[in-house]
Amino acid sequence: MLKVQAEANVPTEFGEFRMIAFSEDDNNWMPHMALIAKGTDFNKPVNVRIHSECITGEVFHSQKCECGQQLNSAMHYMQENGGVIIYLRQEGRNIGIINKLKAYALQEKGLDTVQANLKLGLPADDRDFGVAIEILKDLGVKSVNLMTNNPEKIKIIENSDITFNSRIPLQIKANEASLSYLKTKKEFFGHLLDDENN
Ligand SMILES: Nc1nc2c(ncn2[C@@H]2O[C@H](COP(=O)(O)OP(=O)(O)OP(=O)(O)O)[C@@H](O)[C@H]2O)c(=O)[nH]1
Ligand SMILES: [Zn+2]
Repeated sequence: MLKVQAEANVPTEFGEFRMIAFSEDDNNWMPHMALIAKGTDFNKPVNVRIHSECITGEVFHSQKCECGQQLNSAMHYMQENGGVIIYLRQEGRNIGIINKLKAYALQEKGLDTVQANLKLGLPADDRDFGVAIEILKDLGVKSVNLMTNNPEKIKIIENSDITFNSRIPLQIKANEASLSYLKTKKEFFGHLLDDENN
């Protein structure tokens, strides 16, 4: 069972967040994180972003995906409007950074993001969003405005005892390097993305 291992207020360039580390034991170097914007009202539907780790996009500013810009937008939005970011340690849709780089190498040879995972004998998406539900419940979130384009995440909330109140779109304009990745997200995973941006 996930437990709060530690928490503290951290000022960021977007504003202050209460950062909470969740893991089963205190010996975990990569706990899931919850970031709560100051002043968030838990008695109303809470703005929530469930975000999966992407070291290439968030730390190294890769242009192959829009994860870094999505995280920045989410942090900005939560500071403006109140809300919570659940940061899940599910790098590469949970295949890990080594496999993700292997998948990128296959993408250099022309495979798309899904084909590359399958060629490596891995699922297209190996994430389990159950941990996010566990964390939201632990925080006392009863109803959410979910910031996502991924219909799978909406289903996970609808199938839990947390109320899905509304969706907040989080679309980042495509660039040359991210175009095919966004196309696959729309066509294979059914992401709710507008045409003019990809
Ligand atoms: N396996 C693999 N994972 C990738 C690739 N590109 C990005 N990722 C990972 O995809 C995860 C983000 O998932 P996305 O499918 O982009 O978006 P999402 O979280 O499902 O949906 P949104 O809520 O709309 O952002 C991160 O963990 C990234 O590391 C890739 O080419 N292959
Ligand atoms: Zn990414």
